[in-house]
Amino acid sequence: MSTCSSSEIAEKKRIALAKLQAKKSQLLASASTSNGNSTTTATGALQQSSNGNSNPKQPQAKSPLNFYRSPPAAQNKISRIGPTSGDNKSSSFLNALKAIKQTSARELSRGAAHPYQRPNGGNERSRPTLSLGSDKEKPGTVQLGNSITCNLYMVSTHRFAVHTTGYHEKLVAVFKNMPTKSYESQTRIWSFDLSDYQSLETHAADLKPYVHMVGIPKKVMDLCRQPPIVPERSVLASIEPKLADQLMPFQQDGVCFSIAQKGRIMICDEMGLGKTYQALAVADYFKDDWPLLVCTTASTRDSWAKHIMDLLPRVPIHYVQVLNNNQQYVGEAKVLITSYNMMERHEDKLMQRKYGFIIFDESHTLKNSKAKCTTTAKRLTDQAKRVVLLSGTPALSRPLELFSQLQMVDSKFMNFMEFTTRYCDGKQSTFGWDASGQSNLEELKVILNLKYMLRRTKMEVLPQLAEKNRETVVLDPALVWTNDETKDTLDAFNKELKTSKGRAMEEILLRFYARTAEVKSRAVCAYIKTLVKEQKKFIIFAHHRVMMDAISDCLSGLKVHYIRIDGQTRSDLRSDSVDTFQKKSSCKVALLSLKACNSGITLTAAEIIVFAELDWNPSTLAQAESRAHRIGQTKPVICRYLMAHNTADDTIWNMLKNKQEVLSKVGIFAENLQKATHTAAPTSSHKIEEYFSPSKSTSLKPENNSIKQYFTAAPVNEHREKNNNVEKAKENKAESDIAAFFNDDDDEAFLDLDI
Ligand SMILES: Nc1ncnc2c1ncn2[C@@H]1O[C@H](COP(=O)(O)OP(=O)(O)OP(=O)(O)O)[C@@H](O)[C@H]1O
Repeated sequence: MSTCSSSEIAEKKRIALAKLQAKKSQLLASASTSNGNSTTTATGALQQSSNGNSNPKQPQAKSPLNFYRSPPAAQNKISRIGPTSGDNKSSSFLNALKAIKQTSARELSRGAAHPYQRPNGGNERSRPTLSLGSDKEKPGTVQLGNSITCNLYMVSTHRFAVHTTGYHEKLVAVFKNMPTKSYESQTRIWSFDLSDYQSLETHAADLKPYVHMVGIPKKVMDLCRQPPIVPERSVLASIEPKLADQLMPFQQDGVCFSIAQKGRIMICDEMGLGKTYQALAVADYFKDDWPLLVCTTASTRDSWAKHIMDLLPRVPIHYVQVLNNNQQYVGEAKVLITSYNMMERHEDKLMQRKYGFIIFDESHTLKNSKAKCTTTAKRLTDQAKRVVLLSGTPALSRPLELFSQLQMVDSKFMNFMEFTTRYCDGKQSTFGWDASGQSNLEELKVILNLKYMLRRTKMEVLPQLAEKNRETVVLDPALVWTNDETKDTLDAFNKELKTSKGRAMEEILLRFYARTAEVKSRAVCAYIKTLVKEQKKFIIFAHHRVMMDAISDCLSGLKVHYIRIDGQTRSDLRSDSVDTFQKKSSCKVALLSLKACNSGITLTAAEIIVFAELDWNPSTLAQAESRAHRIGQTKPVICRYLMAHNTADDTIWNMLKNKQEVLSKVGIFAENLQKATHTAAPTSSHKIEEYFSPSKSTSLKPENNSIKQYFTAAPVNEHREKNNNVEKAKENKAESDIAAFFNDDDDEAFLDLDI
C-alpha cells in the first residue's frame, strides 16, 4: 500500500473540494432553471429570525455561519417548490459538503488560500459561499446545506414530539397553528396530540426542500392508535390455585397483561420480583398449547424443575424432563427444560416436537441476532403459539440488543433495517451498517410498554422491600501501589489507553483490567479481613481467577466458613452451596464469580454485597446486586464497590455511567450506580472521585469510618514476596482470564467505549 505525503493529501483535498463546488453550482443552476426565477432559499427567513432582523430589504451582513447567501430581495420568500431530482441531488450533495466541512475548517485555520474558485467571479450577493464557521450550530442559525431536519417521534401513546436540527420561522408558524401544541422551553421541544399529526405533516411538506421531515413509521402509529387492551382479572380463576393464590397483586397484574397480549410478551420486571412465578402462571393458563419448553441458563435448569413441581402440582413429575447432556433422548415430555447450549445442539429434535409454549429465561442471552443460539430460538418461536421472554436486564448496553428478542415476540413489528434505522441511529459506515447507536429512545419506550414489554421496578411495586444502599470504597493506595514497578505498569496502561483507539484500546483495557485485579487483590483481602469481624453474612463478587483465589486463600486463612461458586462449579453442587449459605448461620461468606453467578440464584441471607472488581456492564452489576435484594429480603442491603484509583476501575466506572444512561432512557435500567456514598478519603483529584456523591472530600487525611483507618502498610519485603506470587499467577492465568472475558459474548460492549 502506498502512502501519501501531507502535501499530496492537501492537494487531493483541494481537488475534491473544487469538484464538489463545481457540482454544487451546476445543481443550483439546474434547480434555478427548473423553477424559473423563483429559486430562493429559506436562509433569509432563518437568518432573520435568528438575529432578530425582520426587515427583508435590509441586506444582511455576511456571517461566517451562513452557508449560502441568497439575494436579499429573495430572502423573505420561501419557495414552495416540490421535490425535484435536482433537489434530491442537491441535498445529498449538501450532505457531502457537511462531511467535508471540518476538513475545510482545518485548511482555513492553517491559513490556506480558499480551496476552490468561486464560480462566476465570486459575485457574493448571488453566489453561494461555503461557510467555514464553527461546528456548533447556534440556535437559530442556518443548518449546513440550507435545510433542517424535523424528526417526529412518539413520547406517549397519544402525543408526539418534534426535534429539529435548526430554526425555521415558517415551521415554527406551522407548530404554533396546531390546536394541541405544547412547547417545553427548557428542552425547546414542541409536542402535539396525535390528532394533529396529519395536518402538521401536510403543512411541513410545503416547506420542502428546506425542511426535511422524518415522520413516525406507520407501524408505530397503528400501534398507538389501537384501542388499549384491557386485561381481564377473571383469567386468574383459570390458573392453578396453588400458584394463583400466591401471586402478589403486581404479579397478578403482570399475568393478566401477559394473557391479554396472547402470551407473547417480554416480562422484564427488575430482578427478584418473581418473573418465574408470573411466567408459570401464564404458561398454566395456556396449557392447551403445551408441550412447554423452558430454556434457561445451565445452572438454573434444576431450579426451574423444582419451581414447576412446587407451583404446578397438577403437572405429573414424569411430564417434566431436564435436558442435561448431549446424548440424552428428547422424549415426549410435556415440559422440557434445557439450557441455551443444549437447545442449540438439539435444534432439529426440538423443532420436530413443535413446542406451543416457550419460556426463555435470562432472555438477554439472545441479544445477538447473528448468534447460532438466537437463530435456533427464532426458529422455535416461529412455530410456537406463545412465547414468554424473561429478563431483568433485556439489553446490556444498547437498543440493538432488544431487536432479536422483540422479533421473537412479534416478528411482524419491524425488520432489522426499520428497527435499527429508527432506534439504533443506523447508518452506513466504512465498515458496513452501523447499528450500535441509539435514537428515538422515548418512542421505543412507548412501544415496548404498550405491547411488548412488562417492566416494573422494585421501588414501584414493592416499596416495602428492605432498602438497598450503595457505597464506594477507595482501597488503601499503600496496599495497591506496593512498588515502583506496579506504579510504572499502571501508569503505562493509563497512558496507552489515552492515546489508543478502537480495537487496540479494547485490548489494552482488557489487559489493564486483568492487571488491576492483580494489584488490587492484596488491598481487597485486607478489606475482607475487617469485614469478617462484623459477623454479618456477605457476598463477594469477583471476576478474575487471580482475585477469586486470593480471596479464597484469605477466607481459608481466617478460618471463615464460606461457599465458592464460579464457572467450574457443577450445577448440583451450586444449589447445595446456595442452600448452605441461605440456611446455615455458620456460613458467613459467598464468594461468587461475577459472570457465573450474576443471575438465577437467590442469596437473601446476605446483608452486604461486596464487589472486589467492577464489570463494564451496568446490567451485570445490577443483576448481581439483586441476588440479595429481592423478594424474601428482610434486612437493608449494602452494596460496596471496592475501587483502586488510577487503575482500570477509573475507565470502567466511566463506561458504566454512559451505558446506564442509554438504558435508562429506554426504561430498562432503573439503577444509578454512581449514586453512592464513599467511605475512603480521596488523596488526589482522580477520576473516580468525580463520580462520588453526595460530596467530594478534599481531605488528605482518612475520614472517620474510612477504610483507611483499618489498614497498616505491610513491610516492603512482604510486598515483594506477594508480588512474585502475583507475577507467577499473572503468567499462568492472564491468558485464560482474557479468554473468559471475551467468551462472555459481551466483548462487543467495548465497541462503545467512550473514554
Ligand atoms: N408470589 C411469591 N410468593 C413467594 N415468594 C415469591 C413470590 N414471587 C417470587 N418469590 C420469591 O422471590 C424470589 C425471586 O423470584 P424469581 O426468582 O422468580 O424472581 P426473578 O424476577 O425471576 O429474578 P431474577 O431476574 O433474578 O431471575 C424467589 O426466591 C422466589 O421464590
